[in-house]
Amino acid sequence: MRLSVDRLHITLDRHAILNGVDIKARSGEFVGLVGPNGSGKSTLLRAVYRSLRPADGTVRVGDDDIWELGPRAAALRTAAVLQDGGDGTGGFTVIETVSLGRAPHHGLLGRDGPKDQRAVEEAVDLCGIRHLAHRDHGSLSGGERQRVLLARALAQRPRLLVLDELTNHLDIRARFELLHLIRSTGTTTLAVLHDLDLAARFCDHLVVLDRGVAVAAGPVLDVLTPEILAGVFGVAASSRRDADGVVRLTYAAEPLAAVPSTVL
Ligand SMILES: Nc1ncnc2c1ncn2[C@@H]1O[C@H](COP(=O)(O)OP(=O)(O)OP(=O)(O)O)[C@@H](O)[C@H]1O
Repeated sequence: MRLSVDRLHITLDRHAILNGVDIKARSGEFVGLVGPNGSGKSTLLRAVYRSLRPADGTVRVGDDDIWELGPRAAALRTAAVLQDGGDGTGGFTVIETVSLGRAPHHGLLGRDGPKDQRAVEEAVDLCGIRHLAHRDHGSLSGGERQRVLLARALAQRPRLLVLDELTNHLDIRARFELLHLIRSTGTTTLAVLHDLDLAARFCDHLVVLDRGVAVAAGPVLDVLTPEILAGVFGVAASSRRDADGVVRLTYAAEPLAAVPSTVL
């Protein structure tokens, strides 16, 4: 289902954090949100998964403005996997944690039916965590926990998946596996990724955020230009599409002495 973020403004403690950001994702697209530390990526995601109400602007999933929906109706549309998974699922087994993804479908006091169990089992297998099913979620490694939280999000069967640095704790093979897996589900995805090589490899489109403003958006090669890489990220670098179809970046040995402010 398509995502449309329009003219999003967010103010925290009287500081403008986002200044009129637009993001579009067509149904099934994987859009990467990139930008330096503190540029507003996580704040933007919070508005999208209905955790932080924007001062102005709209977030639509399909035709629905998610800030006009109740929390449960919004959770039927959008699932989020957040940085470091610090969300208090210690004390639950892995299978119980994944089952929490079904809560929006039947309310917290409802019982899982066959459809819920099927969704949970499928997500467990898809994410390769069957062998962990009866472990305490809190006892898992960082990478294992991320897999479980992704399984919980997929069990939710969302129309939009929001990922905040999902790949933080993952080894290189697991990064590739999970990003391939997410793409294979065909779910519209908005993902914050710090690793520009991964972003270039897996995303249909990128949005570059710099100091709360979307300074570039579009296909990967149009966005990861030497000017943007220098002006926003402070590195001398270039990108190209290789014969195998993968976009790769090449960086100079040293970062630039100062980040030029030519982009804004
Ligand atoms: N409650 C708050 N009051 C004031 N400023 C805040 C508050 N919460 C966050 N900020 C600031 O908002 C800015 C954007 O933060 P955000 O976490 O969205 O950035 P980010 O792009 O996700 O960064 P990172 O890549 O480091 O995770 C930062 O400068 C942060 O310090």
